[in-house]
Amino acid sequence: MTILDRIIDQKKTELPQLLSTKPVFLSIDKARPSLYETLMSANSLQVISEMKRASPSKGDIATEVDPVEQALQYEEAGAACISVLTERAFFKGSYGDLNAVANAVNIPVLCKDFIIHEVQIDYAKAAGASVVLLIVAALTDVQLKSLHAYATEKQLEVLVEVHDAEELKRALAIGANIIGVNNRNLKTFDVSLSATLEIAQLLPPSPIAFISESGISGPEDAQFVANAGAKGILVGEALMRSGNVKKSLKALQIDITAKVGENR
Ligand SMILES: O=P(O)(O)OC[C@@H](O)[C@@H](O)c1c[nH]c2ccccc12
Repeated sequence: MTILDRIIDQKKTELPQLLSTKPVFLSIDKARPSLYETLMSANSLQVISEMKRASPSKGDIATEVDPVEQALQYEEAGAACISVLTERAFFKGSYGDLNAVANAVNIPVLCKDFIIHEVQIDYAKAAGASVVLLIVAALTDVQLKSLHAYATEKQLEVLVEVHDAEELKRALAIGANIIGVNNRNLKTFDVSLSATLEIAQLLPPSPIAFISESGISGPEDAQFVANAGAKGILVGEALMRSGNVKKSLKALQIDITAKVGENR
């Protein structure tokens, strides 16, 4: 059994609880910019910075961090979006973290979880998210299509995550417009930025906002994926562990004007 299978099994055990209670959050209604538009019009590599307390591959990263303080630093440094882990059992996240961050910032907020059911999208939206993640490796084609349609109908943007060529095909088949390649294989935990290179070469010449996720430890890695054609990066651990969050984040916002116009 892979770690992804274990996480999905855990999720299934949590669904009855979500289905039996209505999401109640105090959410400030905000018109946030579109993540897609931000990515497509950017002259610098856009950073989606993550609030990540722990992970199954790294254990505890920063369990005691105040999510609002962290998020405000991200926003001040010019992050394009804030990703908030809401998965509890393996990542120590919560919808409470998401809700607090969403109320504190005005930029797009991504609910980072393993979504397998519509009710999770309802919770993400109620807590204030403007973007949800759908992981191709965790879903059947039927699930992927219906969850994508459901989120879109709820006015949420969708980041569709792939890891290889086969998953990319499935993401393209449902018309995903924001595609992220996870450099970490969720079945083995192996991390390699070459996953970004591989997927970048297979992208069709349509206007897809392409981002590179995981294992980006600093400006050199950012430059590498920008050269491959990424418009944005999703960074967690490196920013959570940084002693100077703003400086670390700004160092990742490298110029990509040479790539603008190449349409990816
Ligand atoms: O901490 P990192 O290596 O910078 O990774 C961030 C983010 O990409 C990672 O947390 C992630 C990418 N896809 C996911 C899916 C579920 C949970 C977590 C993730």
